[in-house]
Amino acid sequence: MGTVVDAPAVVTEEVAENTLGGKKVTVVFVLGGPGSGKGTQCANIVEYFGFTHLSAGDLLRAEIKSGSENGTMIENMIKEGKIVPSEVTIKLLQEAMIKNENDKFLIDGFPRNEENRAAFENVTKISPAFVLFFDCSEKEMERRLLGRNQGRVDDNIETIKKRFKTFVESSLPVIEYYNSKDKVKKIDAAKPIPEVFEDVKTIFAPYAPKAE
Ligand SMILES: Nc1ncnc2c1ncn2[C@@H]1O[C@H](COP(=O)(O)OP(=O)(O)OP(=O)(O)O)[C@@H](O)[C@H]1O
Ligand SMILES: Nc1ccn([C@@H]2O[C@H](COP(=O)(O)O)[C@@H](O)[C@H]2O)c(=O)n1
Ligand SMILES: [Mg+2]
Repeated sequence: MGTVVDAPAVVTEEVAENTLGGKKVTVVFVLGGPGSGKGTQCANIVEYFGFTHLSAGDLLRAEIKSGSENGTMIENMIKEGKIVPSEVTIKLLQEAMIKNENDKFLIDGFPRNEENRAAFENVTKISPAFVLFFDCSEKEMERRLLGRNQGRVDDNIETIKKRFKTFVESSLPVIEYYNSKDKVKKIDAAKPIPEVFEDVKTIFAPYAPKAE
């Protein structure tokens, strides 16, 4: 298993400003149950607000495809709806952020559990500007996942049930943690896609690109 990329040396003031490799960055965590619409809305936020979208799940799937030494382990965890050890996922996220010139990142599907949350904070010293939480019923999320048709190994009813259990047991407590810090912005994700994006737009208005 690889090691997490060394975080750049930082001083206290820089930590407060969320720096990464000398660059000041804004990070928004995008959380919600499987199929709540995180990826769909992130694509809209990228287009309208100029963020870079980093999906932890997509990075893990790319790692499998790359033939990495961790590939088999990651694939097994995804098929079982389990959460991959933080060091693997954080290394992928950190590398992606460092090599990208943007300074505004949507981190989708991370942190997925308390270990993810604490390890990211410890390694990167970055705290999110806020957490966007897509709230949706399991019935609706199951309907969407079974209709997604993207060939994902985890979009079958057996794995979907396991992913829901992991979400309730491991991911909801992370959302509660950030809620206790007043960092959660909750969206009703059961509405149609354009209506959800209207609510998202209101939240991201302060991040709109400045007119030249
Ligand atoms: N508001 C919505 N109403 C109806 N269908 C939606 C809505 N948002 C997304 N979908 C559809 O639901 C499916 C899942 O959406 P998406 O991939 O964005 O979810 P996700 O939260 O990223 O899921 P996962 O955690 O599994 O990656 C897609 O087929 C998408 O087109
Ligand atoms: N922080 C994370 C994020 C994802 N995973 C694994 O990937 C699966 C798919 O994630 P999506 O966000 O694309 O739905 C997820 O069920 C986990 O198995 C992870 O381990 N850690
Ligand atoms: Mg997704």
